[in-house]
Amino acid sequence: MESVIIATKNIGKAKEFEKLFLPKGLAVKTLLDYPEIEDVEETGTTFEENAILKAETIANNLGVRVIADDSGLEIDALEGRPGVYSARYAGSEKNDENNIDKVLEELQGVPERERTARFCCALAMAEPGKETVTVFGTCEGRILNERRGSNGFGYDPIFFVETEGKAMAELASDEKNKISHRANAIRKLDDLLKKLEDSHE
Ligand SMILES: O=c1[nH]c(=O)c2ncn([C@@H]3O[C@H](COP(=O)(O)OP(=O)(O)OP(=O)(O)O)[C@@H](O)[C@H]3O)c2[nH]1
Ligand SMILES: [Mg+2]
Repeated sequence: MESVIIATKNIGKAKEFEKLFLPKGLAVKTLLDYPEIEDVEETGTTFEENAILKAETIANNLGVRVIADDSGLEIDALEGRPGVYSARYAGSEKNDENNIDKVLEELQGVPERERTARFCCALAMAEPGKETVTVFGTCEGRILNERRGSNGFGYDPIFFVETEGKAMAELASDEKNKISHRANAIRKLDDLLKKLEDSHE
């Protein structure tokens, strides 16, 4: 099977990408398969900047085409935080449970209608000698008062998806993979690659 390299060390993302790319006949490799590769410092101020940084650094390092994902949670009542700092919101050790606790604490007393939020996902595809392409996907929801469900990763237990009537962590992986920010970004990447192919024909 043909394979694609995703420049991530996040096991939650890795599992989702595996399932999302399998129907396309693509096996997924991640940086978990290349433990010798060091973390890329995420110095960008936007999801796109960080996705490009990760994709280009790893593509140049490995000499092949690579896709990187920079994603996170934007909470309106917190002026968009945790945003690009989602993974390390409660500290550099990247602890999902502590990150959730910090968000719940900051939102204490904020009424339901003001707890709107969205997951964002920027994907960058880079290949040495070629122009990098980026796409962006979102998923709208609101932040619950307490955790619900045990699927997914990150902030999924406190992210309520109105259209599904469930917390993201209550959705089965194939349900999340239909509506998530990551799924939406991949659909856009498919469309973009198709357009680029057509324009070269
Ligand atoms: O509940 C969630 N469901 C999701 O679907 C999701 N996608 C992203 N996130 C959060 O945003 C951070 C990404 O930060 P991030 O893009 O820098 O990734 P990361 O540092 O974890 O791994 P890497 O890909 O950089 O190696 C993650 O750690 C999570 O906290 C999510 N939370
Ligand atoms: Mg990261």
